Amino acid sequence: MTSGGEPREQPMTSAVIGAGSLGCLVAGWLHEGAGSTVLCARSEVPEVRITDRAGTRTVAVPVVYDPGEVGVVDVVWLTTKAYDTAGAADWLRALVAEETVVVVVQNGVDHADRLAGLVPANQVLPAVAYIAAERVEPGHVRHDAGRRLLVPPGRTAARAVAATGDGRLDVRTSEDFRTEAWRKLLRNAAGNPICALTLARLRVFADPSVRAMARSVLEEVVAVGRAAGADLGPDDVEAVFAMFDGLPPDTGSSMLYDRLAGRRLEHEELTGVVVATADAHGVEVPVNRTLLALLRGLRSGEDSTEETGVNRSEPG
Ligand SMILES: NC(=O)C1=CN([C@@H]2O[C@H](COP(=O)(O)OP(=O)(O)OC[C@H]3O[C@@H](n4cnc5c(N)ncnc54)[C@H](OP(=O)(O)O)[C@@H]3O)[C@@H](O)[C@H]2O)C=CC1
Ligand SMILES: CC(C)(CO)C(=O)C(=O)O
Repeated sequence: MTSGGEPREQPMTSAVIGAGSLGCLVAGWLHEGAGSTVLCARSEVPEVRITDRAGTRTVAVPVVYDPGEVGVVDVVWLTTKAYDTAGAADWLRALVAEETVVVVVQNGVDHADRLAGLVPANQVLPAVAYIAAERVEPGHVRHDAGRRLLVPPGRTAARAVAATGDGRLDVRTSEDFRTEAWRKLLRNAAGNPICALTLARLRVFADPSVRAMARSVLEEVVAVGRAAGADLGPDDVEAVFAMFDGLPPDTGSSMLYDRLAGRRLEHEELTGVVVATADAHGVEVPVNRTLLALLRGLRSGEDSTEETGVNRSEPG
């Protein structure tokens, strides 16, 4: 392996941890655009398939299941849910050496904290994803929109960009990553809980009463983000609605997909962080607090399977 910026004969190598919605897509794009990519999975993936506007294609990216099967790579792309970060420790031990960059492709604002104790801080590159994708069966993802990851600038970012090859995974830098992370959290604070609780796709935001409630959610998050140092304002609220209105109407949210599949929800890392940050700064967030309570209640609900046909989430 060579360090960033040096001429090298070998292409850069990547490993993607997590064969879910984003993981299959990112691994597929890296394999197609750069080669030298492996997908690290914990559940069986018969093959990686991507459906987009052009149709469905199979991508022959190698899939591995055992950290003992992999060696050190140049760039790791961590695409587990935020709450599964620690569970990826064995993969990280096998894949990461001194020069490896770990790109944390997860929602939320505390990416670096999640990797504390697992990877040296100077090798962690937080990323917010402007990508919408849904796993429709194991290894098979539907790509609805977006290709962009935003990361803070620096040497680790340069290595991540270099590893994308032809750039079909579009990694760009932002000088104000704190603001970018909160800007993305703004979308998630509305899109994820409201879709998960209503079992509806993003088109639910066309309903005037839902939209009015979402506006309150967003205005609260703007106030919290500003208290936490993010440069957010009223335009950011309008930008969220513009984004939701512009996505294909069948697009959902990752939390909706988790509820539909009976998986644990990521609300503590999203709405939970909004409420905790609000409390730390003395900002009132009654609507976000209500959504958080409902999401917590959902996970302990006994009747959801019978009443909605949706599996119960895991306990814990
Ligand atoms: N989906 C989307 O459109 C977007 C998602 N995001 C964010 O990106 C992150 C990933 O989301 P998404 O791709 O939707 O999540 P998924 O649940 O679809 O995928 C997560 C994957 O991680 C795997 N995983 C968990 N632990 C391990 C482990 N120890 N070893 C190997 N694999 C593991 C899971 O395995 P298993 O298959 O066994 O469950 C699953 O395949 C989240 O933070 C989400 O909020 C951000 C923007 C958009
Ligand atoms: C913005 C949104 C809701 C789009 O898919 C997302 O980031 C997610 O699904 O987690």
